[in-house]
Parts: sequence; C-alpha cells; structure tokens
Amino acid sequence: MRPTILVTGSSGQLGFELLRALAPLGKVHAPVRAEFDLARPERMQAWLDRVRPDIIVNAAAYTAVDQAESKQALAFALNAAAPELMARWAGAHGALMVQYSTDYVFDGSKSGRYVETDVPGTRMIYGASKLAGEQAVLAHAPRSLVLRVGWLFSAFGNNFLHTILRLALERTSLSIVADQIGTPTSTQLVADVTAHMLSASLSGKLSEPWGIYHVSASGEASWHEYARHIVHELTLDGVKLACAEADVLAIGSSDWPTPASRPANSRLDCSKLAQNFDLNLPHWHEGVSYALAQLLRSGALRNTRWTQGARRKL
Ligand SMILES: NC(=O)C1=CN([C@@H]2O[C@H](COP(=O)(O)OP(=O)(O)OC[C@H]3O[C@@H](n4cnc5c(N)ncnc54)[C@H](OP(=O)(O)O)[C@@H]3O)[C@@H](O)[C@H]2O)C=CC1
Ligand SMILES: Cc1cn([C@H]2C[C@H](O)[C@@H](COP(=O)(O)OP(=O)(O)O[C@H]3O[C@@H](C)C(=O)[C@@H](O)[C@H]3O)O2)c(=O)[nH]c1=O
Ligand SMILES: [Mg+2]
Repeated sequence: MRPTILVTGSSGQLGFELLRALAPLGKVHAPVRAEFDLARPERMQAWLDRVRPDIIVNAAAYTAVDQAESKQALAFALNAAAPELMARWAGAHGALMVQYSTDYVFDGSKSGRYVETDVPGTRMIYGASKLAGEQAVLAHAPRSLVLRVGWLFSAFGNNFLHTILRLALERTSLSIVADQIGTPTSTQLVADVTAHMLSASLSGKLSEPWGIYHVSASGEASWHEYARHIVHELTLDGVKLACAEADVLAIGSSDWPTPASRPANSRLDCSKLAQNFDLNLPHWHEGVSYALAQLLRSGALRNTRWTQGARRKL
C-alpha cells in the first residue's frame, strides 16, 4: 500500500518543493493553514486522527527571525509545541516524522563546520524555539529524521536571493554583512534529499537511520559573497540592474543592527549524511544557477522591463 504522507507548510518555499519530491513515495496530503493550523492543537489532533498519516513531514514553521524576538510565545507555539504534538502522535501510531531545523541553533563561535554532535547554543528566540522543536521530536517520535538546514532559497518564496534581486533592481549600491558565513542551499535540493532519505529508511536496508542530520549544499559564503554572486550572475544573464557587482559593498554585522543576533559561522558538516545515505551534495552555485534560470524563464517575469532580452543557459 502507498503510504499516506502529511506535508505541512506547503505554501512555503520548502513545502512547495516537497509536494513534487515526495509524490513518488505515497499519497501526499497538504492541508492549508485553515485545516491544519500549528497554533490550534485541537485542530491538528483531529486532522491526524481522521487522516492517520504514515509519514509526517513538517515544513511549516514561524520563520521570521527578527520578529520572533518580540513574538516569543508564538515562535515557541509553532516551532516547538506544534512539532511536539505531531511527534507524540507519530510515536503513538508508529508513523515516521521528518522535522526541519536550522543552522541558527548554533551560536557561531566554532571555527570549523558544525557536526551533529556539537552542542547547540543560540542567542536568538527563533533558534531557541527550533532547538526546542527538534528536541521534542527526537524525544517523542522514535522513527524521526531531524534535518538541520540553513540559508534556504528557491525561485519562489521569500528569501535572501529575492531580497537581493529586488534591491539590486532599485538601488545603485548595496551594503551587505560580510562577517556571517554559511551555505546557501536550495529548497529543491533539501526536498530531493528528504525523499531519498525517506525511501532509503523505508527500504529497511539501513539499520538505524533516525536522528539529526546536517543537510546543506557544499561550499560556503558570507552574505556579502552570496549577494555579489547573485548580482554577478544576473548581470551575465543580461538583467538590467541598478547595482553593479562592484557596488555590492561589504559591511560588518555591527553596521547592520538587527533584533536577532545571527551566528558568525553556521556552516554545517554533512559527513554523516554522506556516510549513512551515500549522498554528496552539489555546490551552492549550482542551486543558485537553477533558481535564476527558473526565475528568468517563468511566465510571471517574462514581460517585466528588466528581463527583456535576459536569458540564462545552465
Ligand atoms: N528559510 C530558511 O532559510 C530556513 C528555514 N529552515 C526551516 O525550514 C522549514 C521550511 O522553511 P521555509 O519553507 O523557508 O519557510 P516559509 O516561511 O517559506 O514557509 C513557512 C510555512 O509555514 C506555514 N505556517 C506558518 N504559520 C503557520 C501556522 N500557524 N499553521 C500552519 N502553517 C503555518 C506557512 O503558511 P502560510 O503561507 O499560511 O503562512 C508556510 O507554508 C522551517 O522549519 C524552517 O524553520 C531552516 C533553516 C533555514
Ligand atoms: C537585506 C539585507 C540584509 N543584510 C543582512 C542581514 C542578515 O545578517 C543577513 C541575512 O538576512 P535575511 O533576513 O535575509 O536572512 P535570515 O532571516 O537571517 O535567514 C535565516 O532564515 C532562517 C529562517 C534560517 O533558519 C536561517 O538558516 C537563515 O536562512 O543579511 C544586509 O547586510 N544588508 C541588506 O541589505
Ligand atoms: Mg529573514
């Protein structure tokens, strides 16, 4: 029998890709927020009891990093209490669960890449709420995968790539922090890796696949290098930007004060993923190229002033 799969957050950038990537694995249910609201436990419980999914893939979350600082209760309700409820249900009914967490569970003080056994320590509410969520899932759903990802982007949705595209069209220079490093990772890649991990786990060939995994593209960048790369690629594509690559300026975090204190280093080591699942992930440049190609080819942008004549070859 094909498993029944619940995907939450399907209107978000990762959930959207999961709809595509998980379709070959089973019957995907993607309730909208009104049907499955993370802030309404009784609704979630009723939905789970009615549909009885075999696999829960939770891509819904409170993701507004700075706003979370003043919305602590909401961030914890969505990022910790709601995954706990799903995990308890999964544990009680023998379901599998996939929970997404973040590189922001770390404080950034390590000089190298973070491994799964490094002790998290975060200085922000979003990170603390996601950490509580991953701990609750691991505690209550014995068959769960907690995938820590970071710096997600896609051709669709809210993310840094879109912010830079918009700003570079409007402004003649950009000031971007250069002292926070991580790895931009496409939601397509994370969705495809999720599908691979789930099908390998379901095959029964892996003795103990469950637990925390770091999942990121290879390579690394500061936000400044990432922004420059986006502007460079768009310029090569013939997009008429107001901002030239040389005018993407490096600044320090202290020059860009934000409510949440972001880690200086949130690079993730993915050796455990490579070892247990035989996956070696591509460089983040490849994901950016693909997302820009999708953007430039999308009908929604075809008639805008700045894409006229712009073209991308992969
Ligand atoms: N974005 C990033 O860079 C990173 C994200 N992650 C994690 O990856 C996962 C996916 O993130 P991403 O796709 O970027 O997130 P998005 O912000 O793009 O999407 C969030 C999703 O959660 C849904 N949601 C929000 N509140 C509720 C609620 N009360 N009830 C039901 N659904 C709700 C949203 O629905 P609606 O459309 O109704 O608002 C939307 O579908 C999250 O767990 C996030 O913490 C980890 C590291 C990096
Ligand atoms: C727009 C802008 C941002 N910045 C800085 C602020 C910040 O340090 C950095 C990135 O800002 P953003 O708000 O786009 O990204 P941010 O919200 O920090 O992204 C995070 O989202 C959550 C959900 C995660 O889990 C993380 O992995 C990470 O992807 O860029 C500038 O320096 N100049 C600018 O013009
Ligand atoms: Mg943000």
